[in-house]
Amino acid sequence: MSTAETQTPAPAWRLLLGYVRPHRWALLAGAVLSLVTGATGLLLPLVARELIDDLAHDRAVTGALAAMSGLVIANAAMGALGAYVLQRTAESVVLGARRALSSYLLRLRVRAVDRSEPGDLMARITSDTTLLREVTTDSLVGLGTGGLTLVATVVMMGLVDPVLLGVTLAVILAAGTVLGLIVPRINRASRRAQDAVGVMGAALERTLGALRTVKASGAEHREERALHEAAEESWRQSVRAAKWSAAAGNTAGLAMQIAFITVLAVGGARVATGAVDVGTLVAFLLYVFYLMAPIQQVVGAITQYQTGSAALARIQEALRLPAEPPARPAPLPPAGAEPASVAFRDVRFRYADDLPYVHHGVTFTVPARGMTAFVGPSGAGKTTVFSLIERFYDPESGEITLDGRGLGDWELSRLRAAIGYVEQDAPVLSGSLRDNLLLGNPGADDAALAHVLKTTRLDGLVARLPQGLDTLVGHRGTKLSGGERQRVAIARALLRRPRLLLLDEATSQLDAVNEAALRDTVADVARTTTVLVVAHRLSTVTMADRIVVMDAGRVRAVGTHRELVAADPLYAELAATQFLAAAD
Ligand SMILES: Nc1ncnc2c1ncn2[C@@H]1O[C@H](COP(=O)(O)OP(=O)(O)OP(=O)(O)O)[C@@H](O)[C@H]1O
Repeated sequence: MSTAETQTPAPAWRLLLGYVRPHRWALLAGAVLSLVTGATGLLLPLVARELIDDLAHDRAVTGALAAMSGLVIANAAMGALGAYVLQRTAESVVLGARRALSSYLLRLRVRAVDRSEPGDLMARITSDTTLLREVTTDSLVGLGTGGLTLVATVVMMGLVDPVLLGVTLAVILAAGTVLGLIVPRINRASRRAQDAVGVMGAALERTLGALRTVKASGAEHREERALHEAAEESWRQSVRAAKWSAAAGNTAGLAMQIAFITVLAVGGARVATGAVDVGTLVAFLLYVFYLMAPIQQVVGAITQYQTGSAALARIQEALRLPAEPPARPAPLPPAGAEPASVAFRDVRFRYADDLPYVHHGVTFTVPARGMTAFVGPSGAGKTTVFSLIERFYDPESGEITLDGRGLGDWELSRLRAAIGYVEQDAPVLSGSLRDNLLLGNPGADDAALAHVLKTTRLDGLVARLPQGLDTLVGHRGTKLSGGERQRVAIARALLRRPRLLLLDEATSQLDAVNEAALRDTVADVARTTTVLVVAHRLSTVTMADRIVVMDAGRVRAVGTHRELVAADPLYAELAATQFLAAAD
């Protein structure tokens, strides 16, 4: 994924506003509460002036004291409520972003996932979205309330003494210039820190995804180094961002102290000349003191936004990856639905513009019903045929039809609802055996489940397991054997009552009994469904109704086993040397 140095802040803002819009009223309520809290605070200096005045003129101070106490209590109560409402809203913004992003990532085109690191995409959902919390409260609200309080305080200061206000503003302006130099550095460092978190996610995913291989290869130290390097890079960049944020915060703090001292000096002189009285100077100094909070808030908002916009840019990058259109899940075919026919016409395809063609004009026709085996040397493009039928990818030219209709004319979810797909490595997801079987058809009834378990010979396994179908299979089904995983994957596909079954046969051997059973099952299914098999076993090809021989991205022959052994030298060689024949 490209780095986002090219991102401009404006669209990041727009994205943030999109997430914030549904919560605008809550956010406004929180902001108003914060503002009122600030406003009650602003009244305090005036009451203080009254108090000093009352004391100076020997008047009773109970009224002023009561007013002060009331203001302080109201201030604290509203402050707490405002903080709660804002935090809650910020969490809702994070929730909205996580929902939107996770829905989007599930719709990503396979092509986009091929080019991304899943661990990095995960970091965008988990880590980057978290940063939106601070952006919402500290940046959006901070800028709004801090800015308004700042303006209100400045107005009050102007009313109290315009000359001292001029002095204060000059100091603030100088500090603002310095801040302008610091802020972009925070953004750059934050972006790199978040990227490093993404790199770490990717490295973790890679290592944990193949932990057995890593251990068996004695590669723990090398993997550890990669993880540590990513963690350290994130640390380095976060520390750099922290350094610049601290510098920004301290610049603002320093400016306020300079303003305080300058106002004290100029104000003292003005008191000495009689231009203002002591009460006015005290009130003004209190306002300078009060100015500190909104200024810190505004500076905090700006620096925080730098981190947030780096995260937003990363979220935005993920949202720009090509995705499939949103679609409602389509109903599965009814029981007894007609099997589907499939045809490829002169299909040319490559996985990316900079990669060689995998299909150089593939043409074949598969009628409805029956079993068609695809055979050919490794890398011939057999599995790619299945990926194209599932529309994981679209061909560059040529046409693929299902039931005579171009795949592009099918609603994607309807197309996939018609197909059962068993991948070669038969993925099993963590969860229970039942979850795995029902993944493609959660509504399947117990009778259908029992039937499929029997035909895939999983019933014996289920009976042996202490918790039966509710046994947890472990991450990626590690608690199952390779053969069991294959049978689970086939059972899962069959439960969908597919009109077209795509079976990418595993290259590993099943034991003879299970292989014979599966062969019978597939033969049985092929009587009512169209079955396409990427075949690696002699037993599969000999029972196929037709065999499509592929070589280097082209179909070189079509026929039955008997015909092809006689007519096609490549097939004859494959049959003699490559097919797994032990169980035949
Ligand atoms: N996602 C992908 N991105 C880029 N190239 C790919 C991708 N998947 C497959 N390829 C390439 O496409 C070519 C055909 O792959 P395919 O999986 O269709 O072959 P196959 O005939 O099924 O091989 P095998 O019998 O070994 O499974 C291979 O050269 C492979 O490297």
